[in-house]
Amino acid sequence: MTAPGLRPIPRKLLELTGALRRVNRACSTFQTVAEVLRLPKRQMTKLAFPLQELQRHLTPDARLDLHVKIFDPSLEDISKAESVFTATGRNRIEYLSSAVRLDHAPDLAHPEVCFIGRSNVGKSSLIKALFALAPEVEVRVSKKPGHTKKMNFFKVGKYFTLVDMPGYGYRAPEDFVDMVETYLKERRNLMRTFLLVDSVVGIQKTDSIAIGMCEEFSLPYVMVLTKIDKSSKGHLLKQVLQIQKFVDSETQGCFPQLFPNSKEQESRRGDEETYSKGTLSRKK
Ligand SMILES: Nc1nc2c(ncn2[C@@H]2O[C@H](COP(=O)(O)OP(=O)(O)OP(=O)(O)O)[C@@H](O)[C@H]2O)c(=O)[nH]1
Ligand SMILES: [Mg+2]
Repeated sequence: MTAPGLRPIPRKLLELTGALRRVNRACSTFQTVAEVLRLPKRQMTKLAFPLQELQRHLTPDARLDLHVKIFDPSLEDISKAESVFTATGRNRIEYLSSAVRLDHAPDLAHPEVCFIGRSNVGKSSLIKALFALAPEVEVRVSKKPGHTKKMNFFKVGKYFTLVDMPGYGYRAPEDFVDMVETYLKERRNLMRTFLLVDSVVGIQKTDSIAIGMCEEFSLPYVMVLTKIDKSSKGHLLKQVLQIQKFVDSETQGCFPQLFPNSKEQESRRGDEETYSKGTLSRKK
């Protein structure tokens, strides 16, 4: 596989990074692509392509057996994606509304994407990171599981709507099933579901129920591995292989590539979190 850091950086990209540098990020601690590109190559690769480092630990045979597909966007693609999430006068990124029932959800023609996962897995944190260049948008995160109680809708320019969901499992809202299962089953403009799995504990029973739901409703979905800063390399590798194997053999609608994610580079401080065995109840 080509090491992305070795590719010459196209002129357009350099112009874009110059423009990005001027973006006002007063409230943000996140790094822009422009800043990441200025880092030493090894650090840059680690941040932009976190699984690439792990790939070296896979023997060629194991790679063939498990069909491990590393997510490997070009730097130009990453920059384009960043511009989608950069708020400007022409690209408005804003909170729209919250709903506890599907019939209270905004009636929009735009394609929609939603983020689901166990309570505390890092859904709101990931969305907050995506909106780092839209400082007007407030996304609330908390170390207490069950913080997000409603479906929160955000407009991302003219492109799509993004929905932050309450978590399933421990301290899930009482009306979770009516709210989220109905949404997943009936939301017509739902184009992609991002299912977040905690890299520390891997796929749990409640995740399996959610995966079953995505399969049953024939949703195209993507698995995101969160909190990778909290796992050792060895542990992360084990989780990646296990999940990749599961996706290959047990799922139809899941995209083959796994998206590793960490909300922060500086976090090694390790929030005190407990992982619950709460179950996701399902409507019969
Ligand atoms: N170390 C680390 N902590 C994270 C990461 N992502 C989220 N967290 C922490 O995990 C906790 C829960 O994060 P949230 O984003 O609120 O989780 P959620 O999935 O939205 O939770 P609910 O709204 O309760 O369903 C917070 O303390 C975050 O700071 C990560 O990548 N690394
Ligand atoms: Mg949340």
